[in-house]
Amino acid sequence: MKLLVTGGAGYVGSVCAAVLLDRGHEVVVVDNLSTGNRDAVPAQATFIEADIKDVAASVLDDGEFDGVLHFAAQSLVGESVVAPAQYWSGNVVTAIALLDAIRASNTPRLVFSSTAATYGEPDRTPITESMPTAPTNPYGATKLAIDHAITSYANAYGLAATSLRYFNVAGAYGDFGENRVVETHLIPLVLQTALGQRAKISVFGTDWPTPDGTAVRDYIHVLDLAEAHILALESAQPSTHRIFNLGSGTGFSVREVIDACARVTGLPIAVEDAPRRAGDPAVLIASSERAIAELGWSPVKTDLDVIVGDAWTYLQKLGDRSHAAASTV
Ligand SMILES: NC(=O)c1ccc[n+]([C@@H]2O[C@H](COP(=O)([O-])OP(=O)(O)OC[C@H]3O[C@@H](n4cnc5c(N)ncnc54)[C@H](O)[C@@H]3O)[C@@H](O)[C@H]2O)c1
Ligand SMILES: O=c1ccn([C@@H]2O[C@H](COP(=O)(O)OP(=O)(O)O[C@H]3O[C@H](CO)[C@H](O)[C@H](O)[C@H]3O)[C@@H](O)[C@H]2O)c(=O)[nH]1
Repeated sequence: MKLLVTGGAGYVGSVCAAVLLDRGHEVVVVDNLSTGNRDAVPAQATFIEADIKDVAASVLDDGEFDGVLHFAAQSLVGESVVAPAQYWSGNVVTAIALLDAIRASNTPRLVFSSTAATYGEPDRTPITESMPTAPTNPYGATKLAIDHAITSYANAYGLAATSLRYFNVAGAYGDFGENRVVETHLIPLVLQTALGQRAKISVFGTDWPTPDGTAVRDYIHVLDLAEAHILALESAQPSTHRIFNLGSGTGFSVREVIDACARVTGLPIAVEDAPRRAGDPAVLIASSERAIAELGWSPVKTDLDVIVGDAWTYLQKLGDRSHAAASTV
């Protein structure tokens, strides 16, 4: 297939672009490098440095694409609470421009990066797709709004669409992994602390209603996630919008993640307790039963030590190319 990958200079988009190329697909990446890195784009991909909102119509019109994978977004929960305008414009206005370009060019398939944050604070876990959506932060609200728009575009205009609601993505694939200029995600931050690139890791909240008082998340390996994108593309049906949760099905607390990082690296990690981060829910654990049943998805890298181990191997290989800049969010 000929595929447009938006956000392919970012973490998940670059891994998915690399896996798609490995499977023989043709990939065009559009990325404005707002959080991504030029050198993360796989060498065999065509790269266009631009805001997807500005170029979606011309790129799709020229290309006879078989599908779009839309990863490009602003995606930091804490930042979305203090700068929501940036999220409504950057995520929703951009996605509508892309949907209109997809419609105008009759591009048949779309896979969209949705998120666990669309569910907000669930009253039980694991979270299934039929549970209520009630985001606790603007980031999740913008992603939910885009999911609604996709449903109506699929129903009215024939699009074969899939929203994949990722839980917490982690791990790496060869030369592709997490290397953000401003890093806020737990696993890379803890590993950078082990490497001595940061003085300590802050635990955001020790009074959550969880067994050890720290927040619980479901970590999914980025390679298992890439497989789900390929399955979604291959099985897409016109005029249908499918929604799938994707996680490993097990929750790990912040302290358990730090322990796994200490185990995998064999290095001491300085930890400090800190207040809760605005917009965070206490526990997010996925039920991926629908993806397993309907997509035939079968995650293999579900062990936390394997996920952390792959991230650790990648970070060590990065060496001087690592952007271990101070986190500000
Ligand atoms: N990482 C996670 O744990 C996680 C979990 C759930 C959902 N998601 C979603 O997956 C997607 C990818 O996340 P990520 O962690 O790889 O983020 P990332 O920040 O590493 O990558 C996003 C990429 O999109 C680019 N971009 C942003 N706005 C753009 C625009 N308007 N035009 C062109 N390029 C633009 C950025 O430069 C960056 O390269 C996002 O949509 C995110 O919301 C991520
Ligand atoms: O320095 C840190 C960083 C994070 N955390 C905690 O670790 C957990 C995971 O935090 P991340 O920032 O790694 O990930 P989030 O759960 O906030 O969000 C991620 O997963 C969400 C879905 O679950 C969204 O989709 C979002 O895009 C993606 O960043 C949270 O409880 C957070 O408070 C800390 O304690 N210290």
